[in-house]
Amino acid sequence: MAGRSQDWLGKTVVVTGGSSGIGAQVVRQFAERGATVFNLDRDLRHPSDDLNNSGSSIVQIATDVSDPESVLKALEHVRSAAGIPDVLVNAAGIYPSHTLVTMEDENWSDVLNVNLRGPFLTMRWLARAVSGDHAVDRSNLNRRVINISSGAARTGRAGAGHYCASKAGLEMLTKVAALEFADLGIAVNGVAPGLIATPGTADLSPDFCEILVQGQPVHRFGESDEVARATLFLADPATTFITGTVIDVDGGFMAGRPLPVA
Ligand SMILES: NC(=O)c1ccc[n+]([C@@H]2O[C@H](COP(=O)([O-])OP(=O)(O)OC[C@H]3O[C@@H](n4cnc5c(N)ncnc54)[C@H](O)[C@@H]3O)[C@@H](O)[C@H]2O)c1
Repeated sequence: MAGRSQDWLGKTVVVTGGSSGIGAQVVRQFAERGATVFNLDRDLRHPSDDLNNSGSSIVQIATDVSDPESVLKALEHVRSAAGIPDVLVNAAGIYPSHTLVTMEDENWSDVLNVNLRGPFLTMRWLARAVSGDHAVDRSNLNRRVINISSGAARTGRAGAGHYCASKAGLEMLTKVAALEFADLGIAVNGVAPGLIATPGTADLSPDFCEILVQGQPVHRFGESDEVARATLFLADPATTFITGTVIDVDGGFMAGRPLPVA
């Protein structure tokens, strides 16, 4: 895109779930800034068909993040094509609406496998790759992992039980990984969106969405690019002392429920 800086030229970024919604915006924003971006998604719609930037490239790899073999194959492909990635963004996620009573065992497993096991598999691969490469500079937080969490990690009123549990687990995994990976020069942080307009939320019930929108100080849906901007902030080479934290991008939802005007 004209006018964008090419700060990410020569850098390699992996985004899971980059074909749609928030992940697609993350792909787009890195690509516009010159990065080589690998989209690991089980559905390979092109995230940025209209992106016409000669300095950037987007590579698509069909991947099921819940499948260890699929993740390993995709990330080894990335390594052989472009080296160990500088940035890993875990955006792939599913959020079916079951209650604890209606959900079946496989619903629970599906959500936990995609939303929690997926980030574990990609983060473990990255840490092992860096550990095994003695040429890698580990003196600073040169590499970044950003996990796309959700306000549902910290409140039960923003999603189904399996979804809330998966995102709570992801935020804890983010903290543990931050502790373990600091010596590898990898910062691990999260971004927790509120209600964002994406293809993924298009099917949510309008009543549920209305309750959420009215329950936040900024009474509107957020946009994917607003979440992507926070993600790029956490990936920015200038943020050299931030790890183990989660930024809420939610119009104030987690700040509390606004009181009705008297
Ligand atoms: N949209 C919101 O309101 C919202 C709010 C909070 C958190 N989030 C989180 O943001 C992330 C993106 O959500 P979105 O609304 O953009 O969703 P979306 O449905 O628009 O996009 C999700 C992408 O993940 C991919 N995906 C799903 N399962 C996969 C798998 N097993 N392997 C590989 N790819 C897979 C899908 O193909 C899709 O391209 C999710 O982790 C979601 O939990 C979204």
